[in-house]
Amino acid sequence: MSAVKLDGKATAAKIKADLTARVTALKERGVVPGLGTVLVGDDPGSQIYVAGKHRDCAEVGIASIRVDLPETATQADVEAAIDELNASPSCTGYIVQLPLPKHLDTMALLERMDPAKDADGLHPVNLGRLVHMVDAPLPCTPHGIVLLLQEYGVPLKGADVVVVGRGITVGRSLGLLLTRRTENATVTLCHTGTADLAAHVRRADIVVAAAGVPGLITADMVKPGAAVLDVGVSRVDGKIAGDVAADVAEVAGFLTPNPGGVGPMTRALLLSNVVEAAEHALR
Ligand SMILES: Nc1nc(=O)c2c([nH]1)NC[C@@H]1CN(c3ccc(C(=O)N[C@@H](CCC(=O)O)C(=O)O)cc3)C=[N+]21
Repeated sequence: MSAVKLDGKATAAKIKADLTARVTALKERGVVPGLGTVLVGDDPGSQIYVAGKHRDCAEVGIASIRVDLPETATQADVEAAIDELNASPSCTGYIVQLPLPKHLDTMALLERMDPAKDADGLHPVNLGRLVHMVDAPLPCTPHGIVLLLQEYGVPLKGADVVVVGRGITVGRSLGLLLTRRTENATVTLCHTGTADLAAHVRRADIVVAAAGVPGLITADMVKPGAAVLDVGVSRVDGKIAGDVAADVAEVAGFLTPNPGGVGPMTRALLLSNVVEAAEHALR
């Protein structure tokens, strides 16, 4: 058996087509959505992601503002960049590319952002709103994962979901999303302290691998027919190495390619947050 491909690239293209129409409608009302990015340092992976985000913006008609700072940037330098984007009328939403160099205080910088312009949904106020289940921009990767599963008719209600990895951008936030009444999944959040990872994964109807450990999830750990989503973006010899081993395709019922799965969905949902923030500002 071979798994059905959860085609993130194709699903993201549909989302972007819808966003293009909404951007046109906004422009007719005199609003041009604009995404800002703050990138500190020259990590090659981060450079690629940020460049991709600007390309996506151009594709759907969103203006973009790119702020690149050197690896040696001080806390005050990044604060100044954030203050400028907070004040800029042409920036309707922005992100601070993570991880930041170790000498910077990430939490203090995230807290300095205007929550209304937080396109990643990672500002503590917005994460707090997510915990409270009130309207907030949703973290892009978790939101993209939920939409991708819905697109392929993978049932969430009553499903046993195992999320591997407790990072704030993916694992921890995804657990919050999937346990909302509207999704109603049962979530087990596994991490490096989990005693028997294989035993948990084996019971799962849906497995989300977001640990950043290449090949962590192997075929023998996956229940036949399960949906498996690979969030891993490690690089080995310059090539993307996901968290899911290749042989999982033989047992899974649904599987994201990587690249072409979760990555393009993350980018599409970032654009969606920018458009939504611009629409919100009009109301
Ligand atoms: N504040 C912040 N927000 C983020 O959303 C964020 C971040 N920091 N730091 C890094 C991670 C990683 N990330 C990816 C986004 C798209 C692809 C993506 O589209 N990848 C392509 C392949 C691109 C390639 O070849 O490298 C794909 O999967 O098809 C991958 C990874 C967002 N992140």
